[in-house]
Amino acid sequence: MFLRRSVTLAMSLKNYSSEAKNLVAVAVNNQTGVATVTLQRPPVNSLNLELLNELSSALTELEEKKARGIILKSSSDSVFSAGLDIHEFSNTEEGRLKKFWTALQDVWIKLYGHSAPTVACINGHAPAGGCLLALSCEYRVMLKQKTIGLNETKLGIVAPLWFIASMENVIGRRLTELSLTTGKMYTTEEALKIGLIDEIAEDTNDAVSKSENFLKLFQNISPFARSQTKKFIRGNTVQSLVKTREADLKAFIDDITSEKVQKGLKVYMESLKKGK
Ligand SMILES: CCCCC/C=C\C/C=C\C/C=C/C(=O)SCCNC(=O)CCNC(=O)[C@H](O)C(C)(C)COP(=O)(O)OP(=O)(O)OC[C@H]1O[C@@H](n2cnc3c(N)ncnc32)[C@H](O)[C@@H]1OP(=O)(O)O
Repeated sequence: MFLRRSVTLAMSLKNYSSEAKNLVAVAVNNQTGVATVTLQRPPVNSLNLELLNELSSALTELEEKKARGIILKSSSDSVFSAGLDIHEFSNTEEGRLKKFWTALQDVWIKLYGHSAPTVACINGHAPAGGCLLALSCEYRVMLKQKTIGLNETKLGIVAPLWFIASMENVIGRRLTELSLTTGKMYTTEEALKIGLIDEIAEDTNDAVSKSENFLKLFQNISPFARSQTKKFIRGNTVQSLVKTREADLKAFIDDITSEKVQKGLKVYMESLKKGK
């Protein structure tokens, strides 16, 4: 039985970050074992090192505690996540850049390969890294009138192979190529048409309820059989990054610290501010 009452377990009270902030909240329903993981870094949930570290720790803990399902959502009804925090890119101090990219790799490996069934409750816009988080889940419910996509080329940057694989595994190679090369952001309605999302929701409550309904499909399925099947299907994709992490990190550092990319990012950030 899925009860609406959510019980906040000890782990949800934990402050995962070294900052005195909770950027990720975890609430586990003790009737169902389903965890709701809420990103809460206003205004746009951009993914900085601290948020990624918290998310990574939360995913590890939910793996260890054998969560029966994970719903990933935003605390805002406007933006699911604006993707990677562009300020992390302009801080070209190599130590932090390395930690930042390594934390992103960790989050993706843990989320993409999580034993629990995962749903992205996309209750807001989801560009770039926000779209990556959504694509890493097994099912996507999205609010109407929002946008989603891997728009990296619009910033003058190249989406890494594992970003591309995450999309390709959902919508296929042809559409992934078109989407990434043009940096296309899809509306919710367009995203449904191409299978980038699975369902449209009216509002966040509706999205959470649809996410819970998806997880109910697994009530009578053996968790072992389910997670092993997921592992067989996703294992190669995960392993392709696990085996190349160092090279991927080097490619990121080389690319992002290049003068050309830095200039482009500056222009992009200014255009975001002017867009107001
Ligand atoms: C060759 C080998 C390959 C090697 C690999 C190399 C490189 C790849 C590296 C990385 C891949 C990159 C992934 C990313 O995720 S990059 C981030 C891309 N994100 C975006 O483009 C989103 C930009 N934001 C928006 O479109 C909008 O903000 C929004 C999300 C639609 C929300 O709109 P809204 O109107 O609600 O808010 P504002 O636009 O007013 O924004 C409020 C506030 O937030 C700031 N902000 C927005 N997005 C970001 C961000 N991603 N990072 C940091 N800050 C962000 C915005 O500037 C405003 O700030 P202000 O101070 O003006 O209030």
